[in-house]
Amino acid sequence: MKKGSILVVDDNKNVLSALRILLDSYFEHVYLLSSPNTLISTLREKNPDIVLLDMNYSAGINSGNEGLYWLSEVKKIDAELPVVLFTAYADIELAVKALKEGASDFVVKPWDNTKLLATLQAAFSLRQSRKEVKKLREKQNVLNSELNKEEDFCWGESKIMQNLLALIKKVAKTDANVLITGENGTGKELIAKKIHHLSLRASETLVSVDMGAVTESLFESELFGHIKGSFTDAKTDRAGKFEAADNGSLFLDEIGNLSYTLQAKLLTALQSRYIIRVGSNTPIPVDIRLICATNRNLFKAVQDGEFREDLLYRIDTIQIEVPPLRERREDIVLLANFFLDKFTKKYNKKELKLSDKAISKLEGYSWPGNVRELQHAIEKAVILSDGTELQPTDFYMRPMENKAAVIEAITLEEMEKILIEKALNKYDKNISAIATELGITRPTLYSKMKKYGL
Ligand SMILES: Nc1ncnc2c1ncn2[C@@H]1O[C@H](COP(=O)(O)OP(=O)(O)OP(=O)(O)O)[C@@H](O)[C@H]1O
Repeated sequence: MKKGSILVVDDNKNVLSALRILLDSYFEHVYLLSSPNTLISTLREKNPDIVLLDMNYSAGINSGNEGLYWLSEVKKIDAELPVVLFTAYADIELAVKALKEGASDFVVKPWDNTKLLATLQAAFSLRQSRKEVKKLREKQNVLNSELNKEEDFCWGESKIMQNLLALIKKVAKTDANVLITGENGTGKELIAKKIHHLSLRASETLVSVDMGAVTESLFESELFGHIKGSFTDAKTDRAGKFEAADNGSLFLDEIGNLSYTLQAKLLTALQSRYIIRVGSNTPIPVDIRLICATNRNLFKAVQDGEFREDLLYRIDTIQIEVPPLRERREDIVLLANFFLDKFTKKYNKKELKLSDKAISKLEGYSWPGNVRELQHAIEKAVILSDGTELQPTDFYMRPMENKAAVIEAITLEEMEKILIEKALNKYDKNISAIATELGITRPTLYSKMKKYGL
């Protein structure tokens, strides 16, 4: 089947006629020029896949310089267009020079048809691959910008979050491995994205892997890839997450859930900075910035013999501890309004606001599920509300059976504040009754009320 188009430039009419006969059977379009003067305009007009360019035009000048000049002009228009040079005065030096300047190959006159065709076919394949690579690169850029889009993010104004932001800005620009720790739902994954976004790798991909979801048997294939036929389901060659993240960042979420055996395999790849696909023995170098997250205390896991110390030291060059929501109460209203804005838009209830009492309820709760729980609470309230103001009753907090979890999650001071608040409501601010109920003196109660701003 005839495929592609070729532009031949040669000042010898007999050469052009012979090539027309030969090439017509192989190429869909064959364009002939007897002088390079209209080469550039023809390129723009016909957009051929290959150029076969004679090196000598002016009678008596056989230095090949004209060919080199026109080669450079073609490259200015399209650096990826394969140019095969054609000369009757071949010498190795000129061939090397032309190749160095971007020619894809060199054919000597008088030519051998089979060899010429093979050279042109190879140049055409090169053109196809370059087009494919260009298309894939463009596609990847679009996908990267989609993937790397800064998520809806509300950073928070609390001092603790502002300090964290300052730390992240500093760390992001380096290639240091980062370990993000914190309870479930505190925003660890969003922070990993933020680090990538602020890093020098921002235009490349951030590849995320949930280590808790990767099974033992598929670990290597998922992370390091495989080659066709290496196991029953390996129908094609496939790159793993490490390769996909090459030049970008790799985010390993829930790293604390990785089994001891797999930790060793991960460590080997991180230390050697190359991976080997399953079924292959060729090492492939990878350049990744590693970001890990966990809600486990990995130092304790090391003590308990559940996590490798050497892996921990490799992944936690910088540790970022994301505080639970109850330790940044100033951010609760900010986040609540941020989610309210998001969900009222989504569910087309733009008039809906938070009542003062609802705000107090949100602020008073300890949010064991952190920002995720707050987000869900607001979404649910927005969906179910029929009014224009969200009331405390629109928020369903975790029931009492979760009290243990809540209590475990709050500090002694917070617990004390909650107990005093409860007693204040119960005894309608009767200080003596409250002091008796709490088993403390009135002056102590006063000083604590002052401390907690009650
Ligand atoms: N600062 C924030 N601004 C906006 N949304 C947030 C913020 N923090 C967390 N969220 C939202 O809360 C949810 C949980 O966040 P994320 O998945 O980043 O937390 P995580 O700490 O990685 O949780 P887990 O440990 O359970 O995987 C997500 O839907 C996220 O969009």
